[in-house]
Amino acid sequence: MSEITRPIHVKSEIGPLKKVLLHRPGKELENLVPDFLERLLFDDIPYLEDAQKEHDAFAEALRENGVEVLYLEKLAAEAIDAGGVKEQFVDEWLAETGVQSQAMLKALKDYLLGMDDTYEMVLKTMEGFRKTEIEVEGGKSLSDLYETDYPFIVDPMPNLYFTRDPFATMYNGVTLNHMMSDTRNRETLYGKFIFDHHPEYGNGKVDRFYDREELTRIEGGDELVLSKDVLAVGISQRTDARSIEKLAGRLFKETDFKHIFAFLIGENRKFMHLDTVFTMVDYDKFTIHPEIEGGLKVWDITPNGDGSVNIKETEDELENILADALGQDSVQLIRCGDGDPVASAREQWNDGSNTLTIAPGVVVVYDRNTVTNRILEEAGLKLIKVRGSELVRGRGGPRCMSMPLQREDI
Ligand SMILES: NC(=O)NCCC[C@H](N)C(=O)O
Repeated sequence: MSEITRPIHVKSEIGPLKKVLLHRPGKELENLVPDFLERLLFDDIPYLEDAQKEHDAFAEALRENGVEVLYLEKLAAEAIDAGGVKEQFVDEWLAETGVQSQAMLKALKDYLLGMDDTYEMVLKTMEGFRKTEIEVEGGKSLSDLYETDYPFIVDPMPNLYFTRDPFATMYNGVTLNHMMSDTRNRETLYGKFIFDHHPEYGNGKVDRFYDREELTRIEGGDELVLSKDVLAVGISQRTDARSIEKLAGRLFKETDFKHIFAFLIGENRKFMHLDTVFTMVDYDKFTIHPEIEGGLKVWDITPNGDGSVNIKETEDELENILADALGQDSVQLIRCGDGDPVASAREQWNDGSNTLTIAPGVVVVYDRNTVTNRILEEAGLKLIKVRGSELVRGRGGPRCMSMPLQREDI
């Protein structure tokens, strides 16, 4: 087994997970209000105290299974301090808030730079600012004057606990993503500062295959490292086919990937990312939501050797495509909800197909998806069941809530 020598080392979806990045849900969840849930990509309002308990239990389950857990908010603060870039961070964060009034921008800047503890300052940038928190003479912009019901000066970032999406790890690097929505695009600033300035993860120690400045969108929930040879990427509500083509060219130059499969899953909130309908749980086993199977198109992108890529639509059954690409005799697709239309729709909505594999055949799932969990166990998988009653209200499961930093090779 090769030794892990780089801060990011991810060559599969299932290799024993050594280190993972989470974000503990914070006060940003207390800034969700019913009238603006859609803008912030939520369907309901979680109870923060219980969401934190559930999240702590998720982190503890990972630790009990030998995984080192790091937190995004802590790495971001460490990076800002190590780089001596607090003011730069605040300026860049302000530039993406949408605030127009110079007086308000100054008040926000003074407020944040007045916080001595960088970690607390980072948490505050995640939480957002209510209109009741800061009032300044001449601080209203045109939008404040007509959007009088809008309660925030700066929106919260409630989706941060889905660390899977703003960047994605593969080989010894990351794609620092350009997200579909304004609300989630702001999250990628933390990754930028970590990968620019953190003593362990910054200053060129981590390869960069995609950048937040790119003009086409891609999100980590669509990026699945099926093996050291094969990456799967969803063409989805969140990821544009053009991003996959750009990424493919770079990855073929800088890594040993041999195939990039582009899965067309369509633009639909309930199937927002490939990992909400398809995850890998063992060398030869996958979860899948049956609703995407009919008419699923998959393109196989391969390197040409001269820097260009070949793109070919696959014609075989998904099982055969995956078995061939992964060097398996066959693979098993385990259907969310056991294929029952009611159970599969309900359990997919509650992230029954969104599993986090921490070793081949060892999988973290939400306890609530009882039908899917039963068939996963019948297929011989060992399940680590965590509670997700509050966490699921943001529409994400164990894979969405985790970003692997290091996995052992398999
Ligand atoms: N990979 C994932 O599917 N992540 C879940 C993201 C949920 C979040 N509310 C969103 O809509 O982006």
